[in-house]
Amino acid sequence: MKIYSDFMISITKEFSFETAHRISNHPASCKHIHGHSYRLFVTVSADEIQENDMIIDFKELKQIINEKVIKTFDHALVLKRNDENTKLAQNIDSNIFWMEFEPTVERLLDYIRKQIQNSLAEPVFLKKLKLYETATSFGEWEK
Ligand SMILES: Nc1nc2c(c(=O)[nH]1)N=C([C@H](O)[C@H](O)COP(=O)(O)OP(=O)(O)OP(=O)(O)O)CN2
Ligand SMILES: [Zn+2]
Repeated sequence: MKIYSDFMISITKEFSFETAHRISNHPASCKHIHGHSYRLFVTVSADEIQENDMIIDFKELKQIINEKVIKTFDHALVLKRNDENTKLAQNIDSNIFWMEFEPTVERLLDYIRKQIQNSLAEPVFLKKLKLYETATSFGEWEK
């Protein structure tokens, strides 16, 4: 049921995944393969509340994020597809997720944004993502 034209409600759910990566050619230690306990905050919004008095069930949101994001990244090694990493990967027995870009928090956010945006149906839309790479380093995307 639509209430007001300027009405907007947002809800946020937190997720986590354990992922290894390396930033090729990074001038410091980030060029070495290392891992992060990523924390992802997903905020969705809508201008309507549904018959069930929710904009989207947290359980449905969880299903989407698990399927579209967590399954891909959890316990994976994320690498940019380049010659150096292709050679490196020959000697690694791991679940490797290849990207066209370095797996920085900025690029991961952009990938995650696309994955989620394609999975939400109107009137619900992705409003904000906040991705912590470490306890003190995070990136944000917002519509
Ligand atoms: N703009 C970005 N800069 C860096 C990224 C990134 O994704 N975007 N990533 C890294 C590394 O992955 C690194 O693991 C995280 O960097 P940093 O916050 O420097 O991690 P530290 O644990 O070394 O930081 P402390 O301040 O000592 O806790 C690098 N840069
Ligand atoms: Zn890192």
